Amino acid sequence: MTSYIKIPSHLTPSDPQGSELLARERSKATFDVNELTLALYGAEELSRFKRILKILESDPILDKSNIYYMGRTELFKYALRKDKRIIQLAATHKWNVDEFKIASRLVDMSGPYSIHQSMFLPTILGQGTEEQKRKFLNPAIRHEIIGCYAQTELGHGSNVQGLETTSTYIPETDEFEIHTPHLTAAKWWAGGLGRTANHSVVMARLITNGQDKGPHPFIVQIRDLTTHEPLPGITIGDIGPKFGFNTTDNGFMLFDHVRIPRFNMLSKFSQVTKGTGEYKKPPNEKLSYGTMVFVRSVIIFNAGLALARAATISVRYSAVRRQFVDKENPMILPNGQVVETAVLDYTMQQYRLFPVIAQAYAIYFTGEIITNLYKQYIDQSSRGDFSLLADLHASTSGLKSLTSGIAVDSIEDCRRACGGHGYSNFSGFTRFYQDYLPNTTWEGDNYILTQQTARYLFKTYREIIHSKQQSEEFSLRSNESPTIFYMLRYLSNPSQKCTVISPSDFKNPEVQLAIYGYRAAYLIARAVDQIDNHKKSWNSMLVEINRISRAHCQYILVHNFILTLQPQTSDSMNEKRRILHNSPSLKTVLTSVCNLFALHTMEKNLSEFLESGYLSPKQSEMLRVQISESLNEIRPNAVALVDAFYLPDYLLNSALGRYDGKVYETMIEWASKEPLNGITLDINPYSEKLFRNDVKAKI
Ligand SMILES: CCCCCCCC/C=C\CCCCCCCCCCCCCCCC(=O)SCCNC(=O)CCNC(=O)[C@H](O)C(C)(C)COP(=O)(O)OP(=O)(O)OC[C@H]1O[C@@H](n2cnc3c(N)ncnc32)[C@H](O)[C@@H]1OP(=O)(O)O
Ligand SMILES: Cc1cc2nc3c(=O)[nH]c(=O)nc-3n(C[C@H](O)[C@H](O)[C@H](O)COP(=O)(O)OP(=O)(O)OC[C@H]3O[C@@H](n4cnc5c(N)ncnc54)[C@H](O)[C@@H]3O)c2cc1C
Repeated sequence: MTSYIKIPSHLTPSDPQGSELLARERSKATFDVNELTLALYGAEELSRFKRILKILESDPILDKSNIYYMGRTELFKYALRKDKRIIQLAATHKWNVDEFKIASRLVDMSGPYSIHQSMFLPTILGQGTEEQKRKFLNPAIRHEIIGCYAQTELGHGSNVQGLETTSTYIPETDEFEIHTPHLTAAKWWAGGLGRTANHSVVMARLITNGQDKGPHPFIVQIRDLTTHEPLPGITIGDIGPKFGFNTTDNGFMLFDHVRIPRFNMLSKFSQVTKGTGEYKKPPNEKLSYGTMVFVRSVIIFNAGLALARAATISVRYSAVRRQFVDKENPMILPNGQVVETAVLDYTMQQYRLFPVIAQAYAIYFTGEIITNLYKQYIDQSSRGDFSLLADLHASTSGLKSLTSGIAVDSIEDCRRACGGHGYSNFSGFTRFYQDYLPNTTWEGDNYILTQQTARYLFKTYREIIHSKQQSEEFSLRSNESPTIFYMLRYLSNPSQKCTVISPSDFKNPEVQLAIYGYRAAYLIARAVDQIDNHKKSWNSMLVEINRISRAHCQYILVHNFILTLQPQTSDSMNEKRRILHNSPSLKTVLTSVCNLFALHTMEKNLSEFLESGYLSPKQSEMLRVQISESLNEIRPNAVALVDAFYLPDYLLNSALGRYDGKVYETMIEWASKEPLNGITLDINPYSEKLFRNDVKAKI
């Protein structure tokens, strides 16, 4: 890349150098970083990751050094080029889907093919018949056709039942007619639709024999495969600039009585019979919403990685960045020189950043568990058993909402913790934050989704009460699902109290689970009473409902973290868990991280724990003492804990979060490449000219 300013090469940062500071941090770690990385990813995935990283890093088309200086059109072209390049590399190196996903994660830029890969393919895979997969899935996997997922409309997104686009069965020709009846029915937002896709999954109301059967998915070819022009009756465009995600062409689309063959209705679960138009119902009404459940599970996993990335940048930078001398505890170099204190040593900075490390680990472990649950559901549903769906939908809805909300807040907290440099694009936070932001809205707005979780919890609670009234069939059994277990424990004695008598009692996982479980059950019991006995409307309860979903999902995150650290029977333990359980030093450090997650989250929601009366004000004081203790425990391991995530510089693209700590050298080098530095301005206010000449001589 071109430099427009020559930086004197003899200047270096004042001592100690960033690399030295990070090396000192790394030497303080009480555990083996490589071992923790292996425990997170496993040897096989890690070696694939390294192999793919090497290929991407050395590929000139996937070079990221220019992207911070690009405008939207340039960025979009870059994104299209890199999307094509990944596909070419996948073919050359014979990557499978998992390897393709690793490459996409590392390149880290949504592009015109992103929704093709994340929603178009999974929808055909999940909802198409074998014949439909042969016709659409195979060419789509080869990227011979490019698809998008057009569900949301200008007037409706959250309320899927309220979609207006129609798909009417025409028995005479055995076709469906797709139509946009109003402006509000215009398809809006679909990623890849604006300029790229030639096919689309269109969610439209199925009308047959005059009856409206609600939204169903249809495959519609939308552009000519040769000219790339929209097909007759279809109007398409890009929806314009956005807060972020500008590397993807989100689009709008209008249909004017467009005909498609009956074959194009995705028919794995529900069908329309040729000629008679008879409708065959799916085994579960919500199977056509399946892609959303899948993507929500991916969003949960991705939230853990987003947090790991934010923590990596801010923790490494805080170890390099120094301000003031802490006179009571000065930083002294081996040569006796007193230097300014690394900002990571200020307790306020620790209180802001270490909980983010803890959130990253907590959500990573739950992400793995949810991914496995999703796989289990797919396995069972392929045999016609959909019994896991309700539970999976409830947990993915609430966890998607909670984890993406945590991630968005914490990315911004980490950015601010980097002070002024956090505001520069070179921090690696700006595009990262902007592109992450829609995770709180897409795939279900985070507030709306919590209603799905709370409704499921109310149902479960009512079932328990009902069964308890019928018989004593439900007794407190530790092998119950965690949800039923905490509800039963609460019901066994609703006026129980927390047993903590000293700060360190808060480190007991049983105590933590009892506190979280009581708070969730108390809120559920109170809301069910309000709805059932005091006839409170659903709308009047929405704030409480949101609280309940959050309380339940926080319980699940804490429960899963504790479970991950508990010894399991060796045959059920996979390779990654075995590494963890065979290493006392890993268990010790992750136990501190788990405690911090549980206790810091408790403190942030303290009013709910106090109002139930389970926790006393005195105990809440002890909680704060213990949090401070946990921060101290984590301090020597902070850098090592983020290093263990193994997020390479190629991914971070951050001057502040570099592995080698060369923050200042990189900041000035990247600034020298700002194209604004290369134009010669005419600053005479009376001159008509803006620029003297185009570009200064290149250095
Ligand atoms: C070899 C190389 C080749 C390589 C090829 C490539 C390989 C691929 C590579 C990678 C692929 C993988 C990549 C990973 C992907 C990364 C993902 C991250 C990026 C994602 C980008 C996403 C972009 C965004 C896209 C979108 O936003 S699409 C639009 C999404 N829209 C929504 O989410 C709408 C939200 N609204 C709703 O879901 C619903 O309307 C509602 C709010 C749930 C309410 O629904 P409704 O009114 O219908 O129902 P209710 O009356 O509330 O409930 C009735 C009962 O139904 C139950 N219910 C509801 N929903 C569901 C559901 N989804 N599932 C199951 N059950 C459901 C509900 O619980 C009620 O039950 P009941 O028992 O109480 O009656
Ligand atoms: C970058 C981006 C990419 C997208 N990509 C796609 C795509 O590829 N395909 C696609 O189909 N869609 C896509 N979407 C659309 C996305 O899925 C929707 O925007 C999302 O589901 C939210 O729906 P909405 O916009 O209708 O919000 P609204 O429902 O209108 O929400 C507005 C406000 O009203 C509140 N609200 C609404 N209903 C209720 C209620 N019942 N109770 C309480 N509060 C309520 C919400 O909480 C929110 O605060 C994308 C969106 C974005 C931002």
